[in-house]
Amino acid sequence: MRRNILPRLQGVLKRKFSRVTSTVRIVEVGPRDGLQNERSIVPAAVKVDFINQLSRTGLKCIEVTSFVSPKWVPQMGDNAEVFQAIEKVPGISYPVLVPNVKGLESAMKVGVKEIAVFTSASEGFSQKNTNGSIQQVINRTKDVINVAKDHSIKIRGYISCVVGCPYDGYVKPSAVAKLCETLLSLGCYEISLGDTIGVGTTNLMKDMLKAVLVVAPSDKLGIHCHDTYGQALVNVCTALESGITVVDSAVSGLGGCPYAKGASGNVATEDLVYMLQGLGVRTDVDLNSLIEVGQFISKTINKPTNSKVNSALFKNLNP
Ligand SMILES: CC(C)(COP(=O)([O-])OP(=O)([O-])OC[C@H]1O[C@@H](n2cnc3c(N)ncnc32)[C@H](O)[C@@H]1OP(=O)([O-])[O-])[C@@H](O)C(=O)NCCC(=O)NCCSC(=O)C[C@@](C)(O)CC(=O)[O-]
Repeated sequence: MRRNILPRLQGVLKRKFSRVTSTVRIVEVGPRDGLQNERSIVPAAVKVDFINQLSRTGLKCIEVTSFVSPKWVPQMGDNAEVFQAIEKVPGISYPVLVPNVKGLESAMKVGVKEIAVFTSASEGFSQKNTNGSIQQVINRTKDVINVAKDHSIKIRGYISCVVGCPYDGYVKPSAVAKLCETLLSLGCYEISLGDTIGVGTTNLMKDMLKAVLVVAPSDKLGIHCHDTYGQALVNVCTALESGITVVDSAVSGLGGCPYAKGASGNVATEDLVYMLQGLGVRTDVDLNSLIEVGQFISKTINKPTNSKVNSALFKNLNP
């Protein structure tokens, strides 16, 4: 007679991850990080439909676009149109990525209430992604933060390349910690630690987090893992075990940075939610609705989903 092993397995997982939080806040980055690297321009109406569908899944934070230079990232050139057209559901935040005061001013014109500023722990990526050294980008970011604070706009911070850089290689944990301290002191309410090229392993993550947690409490941190080497979920677990309770992800595993060649998408939101459910962690996100949105965007941009959970569940539901 076959015994149902799931309850026992969940018990083992709970004991193993006993230090893991009981709730996780997911920051969905599919519409921004997920689409920014798409070669063919996705029509604004599709982006709006995509974001509105995501708003109905239970997600509480959806990064919707970026107000960067359209010369650098043409895909996000419709930022104002998209932001204005989406339904703003009460209780959901809709942050946008902003590189400079010019971007912030454009974002404010359309009523943006939350922004994300972005920096890199490695010089090579800083130059390629934002055309400036780490220090120049910090100076630029300071100006953005000062204006944002004057207008009561919430500010999240990103640090890219927290374990490895496509141009400089290994990144020292001390460099990440130093930048994290700076961004928090400038006024970011939370720092998202980005494994931009998905090279992180458990030990690299642990070393980096150990250094960062000396300068920042875990409730000021989020984790942002790309899945290039298939390590994203493991790295998320490592972060959860360190006390982090905020995880960035993209439905369908969309994404990549135009200035990090070869890097694959983010950890898929469907896979993340499924894993968290297995750990008994609350997300308030409805997995079935996510599967539908993942199918919608994959079909629309004509790419197979990168979410294993989406592939498996969709096949089960539609044999
Ligand atoms: C930072 C800059 C602007 C410097 O770019 P620059 O070329 O040094 O800037 P500039 O001030 O010399 O301006 C050049 C032109 O761009 C215009 N411009 C300048 N700024 C803006 C703006 N905000 N909105 C609209 N237009 C703008 C500006 O007006 C000018 O136009 P022109 O006079 O030639 O006609 C540029 O390098 C840039 O936009 N970079 C963004 C690149 C990007 O978006 N990368 C992907 C996002 S980061 C990421 O994905 C990583 C993350 C966050 O997900 C975490 C992780 O995974 O690690």
